[in-house]
Amino acid sequence: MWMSTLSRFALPALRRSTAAMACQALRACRRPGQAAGPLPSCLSSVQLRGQHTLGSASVSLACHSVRHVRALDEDRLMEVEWEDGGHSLYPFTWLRDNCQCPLCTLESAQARKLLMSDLDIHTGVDVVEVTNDNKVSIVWPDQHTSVFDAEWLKKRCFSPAARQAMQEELFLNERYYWDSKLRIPTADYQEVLHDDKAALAWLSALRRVGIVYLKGAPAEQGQVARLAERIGYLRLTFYGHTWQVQDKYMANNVAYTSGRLSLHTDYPALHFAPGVQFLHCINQALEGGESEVVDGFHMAEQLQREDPEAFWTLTSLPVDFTDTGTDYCDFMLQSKKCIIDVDTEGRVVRINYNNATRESVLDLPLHQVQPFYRALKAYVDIMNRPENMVTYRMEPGDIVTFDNWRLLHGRRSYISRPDRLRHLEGAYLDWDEVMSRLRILRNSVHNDA
Ligand SMILES: C[N+](C)(C)CCCC(=O)O
Ligand SMILES: O=C(O)CCC(=O)C(=O)O
Ligand SMILES: [Fe+2]
Ligand SMILES: [Zn+2]
Repeated sequence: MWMSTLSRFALPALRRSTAAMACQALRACRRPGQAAGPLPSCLSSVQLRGQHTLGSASVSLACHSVRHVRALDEDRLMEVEWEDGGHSLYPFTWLRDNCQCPLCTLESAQARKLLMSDLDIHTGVDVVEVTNDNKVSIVWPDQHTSVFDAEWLKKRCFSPAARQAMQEELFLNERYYWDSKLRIPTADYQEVLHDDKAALAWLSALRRVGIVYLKGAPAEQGQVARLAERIGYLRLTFYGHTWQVQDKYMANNVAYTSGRLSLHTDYPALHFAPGVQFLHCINQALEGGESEVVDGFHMAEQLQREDPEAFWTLTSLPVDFTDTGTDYCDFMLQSKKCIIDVDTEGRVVRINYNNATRESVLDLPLHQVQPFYRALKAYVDIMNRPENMVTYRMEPGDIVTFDNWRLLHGRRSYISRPDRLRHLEGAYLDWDEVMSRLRILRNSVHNDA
């Protein structure tokens, strides 16, 4: 059995929601000086692997009251002492920049009105104090006054732990790395469409695991578009708003044949490749057509461990990709990217690899050509190990949703018969839109709870 319910992977979101609920309850009934209780042990962190692991730092049950504030004029910092004994430091410049008053902030847009040209980055303060309703008030030298909410300040504390917790809350970068033992998280298509909790569990698992299977869609076109509407809007490309994966005459892409597709990410020929992909099975072949997936981030981690030189090569040598043809309209794409993209801290953030669209123009000095092939082969060999790959067979009504920046996917060849046409409908989305819906669902589901 290769499927699994979503709940296993939704734990951290659950933990966060419980913390939010507990905080609300505390706010309602807590008397000054009363401490917040510990996290229930049943909500302890699930085992996660990978470099983005942050443990449970993002959750704190305490509601934060200010005990004392003072200005450290020498360092131009405001120090907040919290009721629980902790301390936070805030630069004067940052506080002035983020004044929440209606002169400095357009409340209806929650956007800054204050202009950079009007910000004195060397400002001092006249008075800092705690107000009766537990806010922090600052009077600036020009007598402008800013009032900051305690909870708002606490979330924006500059300590490494608080910053990390805030970044995790905003971007959910904690990943669960997997291999062939993965049971793909699975949800019901109709539930995801109609129930916010189910949609939240779907998108949380999509972010964390990189792949979620949906079952129970009608076996007719239009479902990936409906699913995209659940989030926001889909990503138009040269292959159309949605696209039909079928064995086509004079195919403009290798995907549109009955041949084998080796493990790839879609569309490296675009400099900004689609972040998320949906594939809906409308008709499956009688024979063949099975799907294969691997966790590209996990594979990159293995490559880095086993063959650091190959990892270095794939993260530093840009490769050309190309795609030419006609579909939605005529196109002639060229791109350059590293097969493995890392961020400034060296963490793997994107895989760009489709062997079909890798350019024959190889813009490398002669002496780097063979090392490049050796490195690529090493990465592909790791991906193709049976212990790393998950294989499944889509049936009509199944939709697979996956992280196209992280997973590599492939398809076994199939027997094409005119009376039994294999047909998948696909669509792309971008992570910004998916993350936007995920944050909104998290807020609404947790506020209802
Ligand atoms: C499936 N299709 C044709 C939209 C894209 C295939 C991926 C690629 O060419 O990189
Ligand atoms: O046919 C399949 O199962 C997958 C197709 C695919 O990977 C693609 O269209 O890019
Ligand atoms: Fe693909
Ligand atoms: Zn102001």
